[in-house]
Amino acid sequence: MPSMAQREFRSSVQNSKPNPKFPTVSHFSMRQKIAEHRRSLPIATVEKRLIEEVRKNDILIVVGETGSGKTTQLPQFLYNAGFCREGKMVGITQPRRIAAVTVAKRVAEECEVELGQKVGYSIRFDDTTSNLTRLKYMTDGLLLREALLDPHLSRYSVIIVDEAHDRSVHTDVLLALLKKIQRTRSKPTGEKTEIGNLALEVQTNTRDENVPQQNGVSRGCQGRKLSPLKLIIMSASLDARVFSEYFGGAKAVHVQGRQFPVDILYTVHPESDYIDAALVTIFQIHLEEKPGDILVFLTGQDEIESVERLVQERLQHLPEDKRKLLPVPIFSALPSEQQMKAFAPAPTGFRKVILATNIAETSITIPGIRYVIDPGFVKARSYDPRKGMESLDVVPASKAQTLQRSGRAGREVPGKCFRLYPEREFEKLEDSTKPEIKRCNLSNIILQLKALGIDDIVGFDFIDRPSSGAIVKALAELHALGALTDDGKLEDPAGYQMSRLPLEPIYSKALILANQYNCLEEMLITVAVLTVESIFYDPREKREEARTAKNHFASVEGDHLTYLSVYRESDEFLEKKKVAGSGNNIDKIMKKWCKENFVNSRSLKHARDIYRQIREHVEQMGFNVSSCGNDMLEFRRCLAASFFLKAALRQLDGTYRAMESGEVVHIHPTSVLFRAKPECVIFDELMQTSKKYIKNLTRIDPLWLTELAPHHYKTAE
Ligand SMILES: Nc1ncnc2c1ncn2[C@@H]1O[C@H](COP(=O)(O)OP(=O)(O)OP(=O)(O)O)[C@@H](O)[C@H]1O
Repeated sequence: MPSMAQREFRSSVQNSKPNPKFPTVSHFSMRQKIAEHRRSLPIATVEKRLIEEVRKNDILIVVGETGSGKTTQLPQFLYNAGFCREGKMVGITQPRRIAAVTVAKRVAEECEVELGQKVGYSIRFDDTTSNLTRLKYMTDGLLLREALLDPHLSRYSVIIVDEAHDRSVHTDVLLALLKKIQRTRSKPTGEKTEIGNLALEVQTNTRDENVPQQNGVSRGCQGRKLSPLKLIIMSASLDARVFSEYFGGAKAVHVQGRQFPVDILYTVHPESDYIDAALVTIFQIHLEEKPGDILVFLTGQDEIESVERLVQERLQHLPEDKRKLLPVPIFSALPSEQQMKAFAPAPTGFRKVILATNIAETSITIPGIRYVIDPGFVKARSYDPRKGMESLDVVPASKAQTLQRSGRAGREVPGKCFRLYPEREFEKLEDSTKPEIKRCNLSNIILQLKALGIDDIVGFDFIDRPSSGAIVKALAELHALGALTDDGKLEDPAGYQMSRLPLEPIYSKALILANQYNCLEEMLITVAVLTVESIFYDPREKREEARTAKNHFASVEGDHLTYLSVYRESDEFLEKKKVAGSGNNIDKIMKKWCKENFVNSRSLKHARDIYRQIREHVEQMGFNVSSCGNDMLEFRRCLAASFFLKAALRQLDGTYRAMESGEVVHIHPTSVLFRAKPECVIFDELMQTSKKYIKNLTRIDPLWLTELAPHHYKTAE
């Protein structure tokens, strides 16, 4: 069996003391069990004090150890203290969808209510809240969208921004917006106030229960009394000082302690191959440690899928009775119901090994996890606005991230975290992750700020200001896409429509144009496939077979049309099977079809999900989903009209020049146009890996650019 040498680990000091009060509860009823559990959480001892602090301070920063009970308990304390009277809500934001969903489920269980009653969640394309909901868990991006419809977030009495240390771009923008809203809501009534350029009058009328609702959100707040808004910023590993300063010296409180200890172990020597080290550690735990599931942090889908295969392979080398180890992947490109499999108990006698990206890093509790394996890496996005180029690099995780990771253990029983590097390396890690706002394309977020009425983006009170280069680039892009007027205001109607669609502006633009070109059906499929990770499955050991299978779908016009034919063929196949009465077995049959055709079944399933969801959105906007049939010329012209900012021309030496940035780029080997090398293409992605690559291409006629985007490509006089 390859590379199964044992790793030598060294334990660091235990990072906290066990809580001896936690009783053995097997004989208790579920209800008593939960009540007892809640009482045993460290935060339970400071409930009164926390509520007093919230009453005294409009902004409170709460720092507490992972597992101390912040996310699940504080909202319940606030409810019990009367913060949800008169129909008000406590909103809790999370940077990740999965946390919003699973924590809401848990809190509903603790409150003994059905999800969607007192406790609910709302995430993009999935809203379980109702008029009864008082504790609402949601993503930070969703609350930003809610502010478009209700600029004062008037239904909330308290908003808790959880996991603020994560510094997602949405968290940062939300904090700035909440600061502004809070100021507005604390003004004396009757005074004219402004959020961005949306002037609103604060009135003294009593709450109007009949305010029209849209997607469960009240529209505007005229005619309603505005009560002050309380803000709570929360995290385990937050740099409280930064947030306190940003909020003018806001008070910070610390919640001490956690329920169970987590023993941190480091390797004695550095590892040259962290994947191999992770595999060895998985088997070391499986064969030597007490029962309990394992959570491994990897950097992306490819890595997860290859470890999944390697675990399966290596299991075959073990005696029959030692093979009860079940790998379960979890990453953001998985459809939600597949992500939820990680939370289901392992079959009897089996040990689960969850292979996760950093989506499992914060906030969540995965029942059964006793061991965490942390190789110490993460895939981080960076963006060069000058070149319009993104790169995804595997970099060391920050200390804050590694603390979060180890905090996924020790939540139900004492745990162990195996860090796959020596302790001295930990000291060298950055304290926290660089805020995403400083390393991403800002066009989406700026479009949203504009839609919120905030026109002065440069003067906006960001906690960490993005570079002016990145702001200028995003404004120029939005202007070129027709979302902004010459003086930087939201264009009517394109800008408003684009801000309503939960997609990157360029995809929204493509859907709006496709509506005019009568190829909305084709564009919906294309955008859905572009949104997921690669639709093709390309295992290293079967490269030739995979290539032959791909050729079957390949279009000489490029990747977008190739994706269309994969999607459509799979659809036809599905329909045929349904007609033939294979309804119950459909998942299995589809998986087989995908395997034979080297299509990634997970990605395809996810694309279908996204297709359905975006289709609902465009239909709500009044678009008619029509198809251009076989007229692929019209579809390609529509692609050119939408992606004109991402066009590249072939040069004499066979390389390409990206027309917007002037960068020399190469067609990615996974593109169906890799060998054909057409004269001119539009692309979806410009990525720096070993070279500067363009991915997802369609062949276009260069003359279309001046014809279809004359404002951008002026013809020489
Ligand atoms: N879905 C769940 N199933 C079982 N136990 C859970 C679940 N969610 C939470 N718990 C229990 O409640 C405890 C507190 O969880 P909570 O998420 O409130 O902590 P936290 O302080 O917010 O942690 P973090 O900083 O990691 O988000 C967990 O340690 C665990 O024991």
